[in-house]
Amino acid sequence: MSKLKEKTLNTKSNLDFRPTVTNNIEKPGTEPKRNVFEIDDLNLWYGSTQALYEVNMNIPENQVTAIIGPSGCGKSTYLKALNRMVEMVPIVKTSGTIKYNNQNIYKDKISQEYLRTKVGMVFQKPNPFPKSVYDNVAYGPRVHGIKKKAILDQIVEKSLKDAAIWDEVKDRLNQNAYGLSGGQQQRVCIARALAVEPDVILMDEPTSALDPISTLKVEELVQELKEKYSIVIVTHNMQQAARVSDRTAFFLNGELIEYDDTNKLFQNPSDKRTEDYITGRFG
Ligand SMILES: Nc1ncnc2c1ncn2[C@@H]1O[C@H](COP(=O)(O)OP(=O)(O)OP(=O)(O)O)[C@@H](O)[C@H]1O
Repeated sequence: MSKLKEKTLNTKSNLDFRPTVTNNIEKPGTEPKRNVFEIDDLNLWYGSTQALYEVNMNIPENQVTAIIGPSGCGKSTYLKALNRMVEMVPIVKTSGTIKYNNQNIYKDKISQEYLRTKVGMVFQKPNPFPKSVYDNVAYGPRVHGIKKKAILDQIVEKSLKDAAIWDEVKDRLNQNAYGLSGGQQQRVCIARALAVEPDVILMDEPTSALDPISTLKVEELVQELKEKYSIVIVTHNMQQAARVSDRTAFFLNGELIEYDDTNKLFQNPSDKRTEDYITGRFG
C-alpha cells in the first residue's frame, strides 16, 4: 500500500479532512487540455431542499469525464445543470458560476436553445421520436432551418456513421426507429444529438437499459467520440467509469468529494469516503 493511501486510511485527522478536489492533473509530457466547462461554487436547490453544495470542477475538452456516486447524490442534477435543462423544474434555484467556453451560462447572452444545441444530451432510456430513423436524425437540423434534401442526406449519413450505427440502418432509414433494438435506438439518439454539431455530449446512464453487447458498442463509441467531442457521463457502474473515462468525479450527498485522473481515483483515492464507495462499503 502506498504511503498516501496508508495515511489516508489510518489517520484520524485524514478521515475528518475536507474533501480534496484536484483538477486537471496531466500526465508528464501531455499537453494540458483546455476546459470546456468551468464550474465555481455551484449550489442548487429544489425549493428549500439543497441538492448540490459548492461544486468546483473543470471539465476538460476532448476527454471523457465520469460522474459516479450513490443514488440521490446529485449526479443527474449536476449533469442537467450544465445545459440548464434542470431549470425545466420550476422550483430550481442556483447560485455560483458555470462557464461554457469562458461564457457564463447564466449571465452572458447565451440562449438556452444555443446552449442545448452545443451541449447535447443522451438519456438513460433510448428516447427516439416515433418517426423514421432518417427523420429522427434530421429533426434538429430541420428545426435549425436546413431544408435541402441533399444537405440533410449528408448530415444524416455523417451523424449515423459517427454514432457507429450507419451500417446497421442504412437500408432501413425510412423505417420507424421504434423497430430497432434498444442498443440501436440509443445509437440513433446519439446520432440525433450529433446532427446539430454539439461540442459536448452529456450522457445520463446511457447504457443502463442495454444488454452487455449493446453496452460494449456504446462504450466503444464513447471512446471514438472523444476525438471530436467532450463527454460527461453519469454512470452507476464503476467498471464502466474505469473503462471509458479519463477523469472521474465522485459525488456524495450533493458534494463533490473527489475529482481526479480516473486511474488515480480508483487506485489511490485521497478521501476515505471515495475509498469506501469504490470498494463497495456503501452505496
Ligand atoms: N424534480 C425534483 N424535485 C425535487 N427534488 C428533486 C428533483 N429531482 C431530484 N431531486 C432531488 O435531488 C437530489 C439529487 O437527485 P439526482 O436525481 O440528481 O440524484 P442522482 O445521483 O442522479 O440519483 P440516481 O443515481 O438515483 O439517478 C435527490 O435528493 C432528489 O430527491
